[in-house]
This record gives sequence, structure tokens and C-alpha cells, in this order.
Amino acid sequence: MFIRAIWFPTVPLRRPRAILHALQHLIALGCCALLLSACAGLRPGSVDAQTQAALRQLLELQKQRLDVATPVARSKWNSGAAIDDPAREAAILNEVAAQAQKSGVDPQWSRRFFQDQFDAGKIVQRELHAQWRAQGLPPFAAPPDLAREVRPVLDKLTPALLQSLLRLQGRWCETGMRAELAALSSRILAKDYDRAVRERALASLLCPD
Ligand SMILES: C=C(O[C@@H]1C=C(C(=O)O)C=C[C@H]1O)C(=O)O
Repeated sequence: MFIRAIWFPTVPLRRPRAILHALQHLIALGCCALLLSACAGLRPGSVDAQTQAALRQLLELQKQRLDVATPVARSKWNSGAAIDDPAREAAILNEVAAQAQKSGVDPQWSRRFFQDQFDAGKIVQRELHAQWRAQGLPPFAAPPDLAREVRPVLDKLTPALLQSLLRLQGRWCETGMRAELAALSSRILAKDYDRAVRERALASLLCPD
């Protein structure tokens, strides 16, 4: 009956019961299609599953990078070193631009993306120092070593982030990207990082309106 109503709809459609059956089958087919697309991880109007996975990986790497801001802040709290280190930033950006060029990602845009990650991390560092100053916190008993323990973690994340950007190349203006970014940002970043930090970290990923 199901097959008949789908394949030979013109034969019985003049009878009300047959019309009702045909409608029921159409609704059943629609439900199956919706279920199948839900199983494939596709919501209507959202990005495809591959893009979604690449975006999730990128935001997780961005979060890992932001998480390093706390040990950096601890180390600088003890040493009194400035939060800004323009020479270190310039060295990373030059390396990023060279690697981006080699792998086919826009070097200028890659610089902007990494500068945003530095700036987001520095917001975290400044917020922590302000909080510790207000509390009159003494130096930490066992602060991490910036050069030997902390910066190597950041250096490992740099190529991983570039790889992730490469996977998403040319997709930033696809339908659903902005909404997906917002959803992932609240799932991955919002628990630990405030709006100012999140907006800075994601600024270069947004397709211009
Ligand atoms: C993380 C640090 O603090 C700042 C942020 C940097 C970064 O995010 O890579 C680099 C240099 C500093 O301006 C650091 O000094 O290593």
C-alpha cells in the first residue's frame, strides 16, 4: 500500500480515503527525511558535519591557548614582567605568516587571527592581575617558569591552530557559520571566559556583514 500510494498516486486519488492515505505516507516520508538529516548531524540551515567538527576543533584549541594565560599571569605576578611583550609577539607573528604562506593560508589574515589570540589572552592576564592586586595577593609559592614551562605550550599550539584554520579556509561566509560559532562559543568558551575575551578571540573569524 505504501509503495502503491507513492509510485501510483494518480490511480486512487479521487477517493477521499486514498487521498488521506497518500497524505499519511507523505507525512511519514517527511518525518523519515528529517530523522535521517538529524542522524547525519545536519540541522536545517546549519553548517555541514565536517565544518562543524573543524570549527569545534578550532575553538577547543583557542580555549587551550586561553587557558595558558593563567600560568603566564602567575609567572609575571612573581617576576613583575610586563604583560605585553611586543618582541615575542612579533617573532610569533613572523613565524605564523611564513608558515601560513607555505600552507596556502592568507598570511595577513593569519597574523590578524593570532594577534586577536594574544589580545584575548592579555585581557585574561590583566583581569587576573587586577583581581590579585585588589586582594593584595602575595607572590605565588611555586610559580611556573615562563620560558621553560609555559611558552613551550603556546608554541605547540601555534602549528595546530594554523592547521585548523587551513581546514576552515574559505568557509567563513557560508550559511550558518555565524550561528554555529556563537553556539560553539557558548558551549566551549563561555564557562571560563567573559564576553570581552570571547569577542576578541573570535573577531577575525566573523564574515563581514
Ligand atoms: C603569553 C604572553 O603574554 C603576552 C601574550 C603573548 C601570546 O599570547 O603569545 C605573547 C607575548 C605577550 O605579549 C607571554 O609573555 O608569553
